[in-house]
Amino acid sequence: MRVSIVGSGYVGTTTAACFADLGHDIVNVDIDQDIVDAINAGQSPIHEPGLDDLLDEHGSDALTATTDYADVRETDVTFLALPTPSRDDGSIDTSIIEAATETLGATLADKDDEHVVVTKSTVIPTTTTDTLAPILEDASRKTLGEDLHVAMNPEFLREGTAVEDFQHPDKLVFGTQDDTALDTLYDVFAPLIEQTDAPVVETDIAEAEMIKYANNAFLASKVSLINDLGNICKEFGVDAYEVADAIGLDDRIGERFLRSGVGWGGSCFPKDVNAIIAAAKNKGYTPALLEAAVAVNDTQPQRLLDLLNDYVDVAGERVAVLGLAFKPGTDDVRNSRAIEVIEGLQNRDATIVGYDPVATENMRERFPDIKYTSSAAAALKDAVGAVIVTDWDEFATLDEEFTTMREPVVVDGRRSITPTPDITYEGLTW
Ligand SMILES: NC(=O)c1ccc[n+]([C@@H]2O[C@H](COP(=O)([O-])OP(=O)(O)OC[C@H]3O[C@@H](n4cnc5c(N)ncnc54)[C@H](O)[C@@H]3O)[C@@H](O)[C@H]2O)c1
Ligand SMILES: O=c1ccn([C@@H]2O[C@H](COP(=O)(O)OP(=O)(O)O[C@H]3O[C@H](CO)[C@@H](O)[C@H](O)[C@H]3O)[C@@H](O)[C@H]2O)c(=O)[nH]1
Repeated sequence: MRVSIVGSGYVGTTTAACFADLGHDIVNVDIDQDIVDAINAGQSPIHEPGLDDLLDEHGSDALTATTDYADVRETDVTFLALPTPSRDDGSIDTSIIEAATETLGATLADKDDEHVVVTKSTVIPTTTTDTLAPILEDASRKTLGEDLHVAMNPEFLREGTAVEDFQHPDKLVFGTQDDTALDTLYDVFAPLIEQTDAPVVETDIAEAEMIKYANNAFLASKVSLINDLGNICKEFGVDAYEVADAIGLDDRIGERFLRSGVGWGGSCFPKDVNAIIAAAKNKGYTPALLEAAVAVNDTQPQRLLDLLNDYVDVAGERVAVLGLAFKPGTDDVRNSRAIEVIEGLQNRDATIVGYDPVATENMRERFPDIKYTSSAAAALKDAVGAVIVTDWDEFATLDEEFTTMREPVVVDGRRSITPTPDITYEGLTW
């Protein structure tokens, strides 16, 4: 099929490369010329395992990128993979997706055939039908349900494992309001459904939009619950990881997303939990449990720094921050817990030395004035304390490096390292 994807960030590029790999002809539209050039050169604009190989194979062949929306007219269906960021009050800002939708609609005005537009961005229930569809109808001068069709297909990929998640989905959700859109989604995903037997959830558009928020709100709350319990464990000298391993054996709980520590970050959980809270409040309902999940998450970085403070006064002293990305496997620092940790250390006048295998340049944009090193060993040397914020595998192999610290105090926010007798070690929840 001929498929276009508007927006070529984490979701758009991964989806484009994976669709091309399924045998479709893909046009990726983005306003950023550097991203477009990278894709056409067969290179990934983001750090995402497996994506370079797919782009190397399909870039500028089955997959082309462009800044020109006109190429969309040559395709049958367009997926919108545009940002839906938070406003200050937590609600989503739909201005970017609305503007792109208007440009798309105006472009489709010059297309004779019918067209299907699918929202892949995370949007509050009814956004597709009540906000985006009218914009498309006006700008394209097409008629919804006749020569214009809308759908919602939420994305569940995780950064760091995005390609793997796309290729082995737990489920596909098709939110539609007419058969043309539903049939089109089946046509696009047919090769994947055949390969994986992934269950397809057919539903209305608003349900599809809500499923995405419910999924993320549930997972974020699960992590906050294990963090809340983990904080209690710490008070009693109990190992929260042993407790989690045991409760995870109960099928009703499940073993995944029970890693307690410094909390959840990233471009999705914080944004989406706050957005659905704001949307619920706007309707007159206050979701107490979700508010508590955010509150617990907000306290974890502070608890990490308080533990460090129990051993060393960091004012004027060198402190190593190991891990800057919001999770391993990605260079994304959006809402990384490392941001709160660095700000907390700055408030305590520490001299901060950050290290991350791939996210340094992105964090340097946020904190240009702290020091960065090209290895964990270099960050640890002469430090009076170290905090572990991201669970990169390479931190598990650190050993002798800790002995080069001036005071070998290590506070682990991710259960990343095995303590040795040479260091003073504190786990956040164990
Ligand atoms: N990142 C994830 O892991 C993930 C997973 C599932 C869902 N989502 C959702 O998917 C959506 C996109 O997220 P993302 O992380 O890929 O965003 P992103 O910021 O990485 O990428 C968005 C892209 O859109 C481009 N863009 C902005 N305005 C444009 C316009 N008018 N026309 C064309 N391109 C334009 C930007 O240049 C950028 O490359 C969001 O709603 C997000 O919540 C993200
Ligand atoms: O047991 C756990 C699991 C995760 N995390 C943290 O939670 C955050 C999010 O992790 P993860 O969910 O693996 O990464 P994301 O890429 O943010 O993926 C989430 O957000 C995406 C965007 O909506 C969804 O598509 C995914 O399904 C959803 O898992 C990270 O800071 C993790 O360190 C924990 O602290 N403990």
